[in-house]
Amino acid sequence: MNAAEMVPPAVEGVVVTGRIGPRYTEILTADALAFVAGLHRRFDARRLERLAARAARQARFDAGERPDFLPETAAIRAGDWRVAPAPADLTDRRVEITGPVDRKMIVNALNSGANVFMGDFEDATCPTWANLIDGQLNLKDRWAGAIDFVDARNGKTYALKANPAVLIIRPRGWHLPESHVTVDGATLSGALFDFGLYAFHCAKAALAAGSGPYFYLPKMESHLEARLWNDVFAHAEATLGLPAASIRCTVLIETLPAAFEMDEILYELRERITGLNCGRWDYIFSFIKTLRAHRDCLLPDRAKVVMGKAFLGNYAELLVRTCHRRGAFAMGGMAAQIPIKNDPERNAAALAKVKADKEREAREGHDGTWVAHPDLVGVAKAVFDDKMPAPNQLGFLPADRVIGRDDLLAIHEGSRSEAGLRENIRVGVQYVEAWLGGRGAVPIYNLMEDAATAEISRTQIWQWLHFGATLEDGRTVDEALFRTCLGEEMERVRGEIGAEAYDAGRFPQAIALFEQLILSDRLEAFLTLPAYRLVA
Ligand SMILES: CC(=O)SCCNC(=O)CCNC(=O)[C@H](O)C(C)(C)COP(=O)(O)OP(=O)(O)OC[C@H]1O[C@@H](n2cnc3c(N)ncnc32)[C@H](O)[C@@H]1OP(=O)(O)O
Ligand SMILES: O=CC(=O)O
Ligand SMILES: [Mg+2]
Repeated sequence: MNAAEMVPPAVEGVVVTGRIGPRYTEILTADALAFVAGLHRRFDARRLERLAARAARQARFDAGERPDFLPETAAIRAGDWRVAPAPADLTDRRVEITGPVDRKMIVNALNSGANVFMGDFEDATCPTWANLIDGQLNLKDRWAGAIDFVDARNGKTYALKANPAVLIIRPRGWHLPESHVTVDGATLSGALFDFGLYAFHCAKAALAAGSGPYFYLPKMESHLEARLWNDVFAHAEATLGLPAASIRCTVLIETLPAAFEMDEILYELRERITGLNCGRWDYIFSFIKTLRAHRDCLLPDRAKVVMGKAFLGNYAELLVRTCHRRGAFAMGGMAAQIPIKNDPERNAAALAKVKADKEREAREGHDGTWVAHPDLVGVAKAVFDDKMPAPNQLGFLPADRVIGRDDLLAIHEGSRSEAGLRENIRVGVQYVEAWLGGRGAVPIYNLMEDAATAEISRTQIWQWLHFGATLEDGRTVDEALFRTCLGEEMERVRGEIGAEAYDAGRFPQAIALFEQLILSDRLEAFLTLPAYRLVA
């Protein structure tokens, strides 16, 4: 790389502070930065307004109010309208694999036999500058037909096969900043950065290849946030010279407030949306967070908060009915189990759990599902092939049971155990440690852990401690118990992963952050916000 290539181009008002690595200026071109700056200038004030609205609504929940359907949008819920039909390559989405946007993952996922690959800048990615820009380069290379490579570490060749999975990109949520770029002195939004660069570099190539610029939209809390995305998409289409409504999206319903606005979210995005997805892990996290001031909403052990029951079962049923009534896909979510190497018996048990989860989803009327690993594609596909002979089950409407506010707030039954507390500590700290090291998706105790699952561990301990929850052995969760367990569990982790790996990691920093998040009087909105300050 020559000296000129090490410097991002000058664009008025734009300052890039991230290190410029090899090929980064292929992504950070003057025109791309100007486009992203234009998104910021036009939309960032509205984004900040929406974040302030989240905080204001949360203050009302903290004062005792409970989430409910909005009276002012009753006509939209009652009205007779449908979303635009899905593009041809998204009419059969029975298996979607997800994963971070590193080069190997992308090739493996596109070749996995899944219908769709969701390339993730969100839950599965720690947004270090290098992860983001390398990810954008990999995606650009995918559409340029230049993603094949040889892994220098082991000489293994990675090459895209025929009929790869359809690519959908998940940008970060509205709340995360991109601290390496400022526009007119203000920090850029992570969502606009991820979306803007992918749309700028890849939208036309994706359309030319017979697909399109497709997005999964995470962590929204209201239909007004969906309206903002819709306006961003319309502006991007006009500015980049794309056909109107050629940007298509799927929205994750993974916050409790959004579950009360599913119709409204579909309506706001009706020209572009193809479906909603049950993002179960963030949904559990959001349930705890939204109802953090409500003592009667204490949850049992994380392992007992399962799909098909209580608030999770009711929300999935409402999502299927809402989607199918509007001609939108109702996508299932991710089972946490991943293949277990070198232990056929435990591996078979893990795969059986994934299969049971997919059977439940197919039975409930979902049009497809998510898997975390290529070896799970066949498991999920076999279930949906068996139970869903047509490309989707848009024609299926669940029994006409009214699902009201109390159903969406129904608490899972079960006890709270010290083992559950200790497991949350071990998983939470190990995840934060991995994240600080730049990894957003990690296998921990043979389960897939990412930002959403780790948030459950974090907020659950905070909730139990905050309310002085009683464990099944009669003990109360308090600071002393938490500290004792934290110390002992970190010793256990040290033993499990070995002193050398432990000492080479960032455990002191991870423990300090985790402890601070748990012991804080105020529940931090996202653990990735303070954690980002440690990696940025
Ligand atoms: C709550 C939510 O938001 S869910 C969505 C976000 N989360 C995710 O996307 C998690 C996706 N899954 C993963 O990242 C990974 O499967 C992990 C981290 C859980 C486990 O990864 P690993 O430890 O590397 O798994 P493992 O060693 O079994 O991998 C075997 C091979 O499969 C590949 N692989 C594993 N998962 C994936 C994936 N999701 N996509 C593509 N390839 C994958 C590995 O790269 C490896 O390839 P190789 O043989 O060419 O070296
Ligand atoms: O993004 C998915 C989730 O479950 O969270
Ligand atoms: Mg999520």
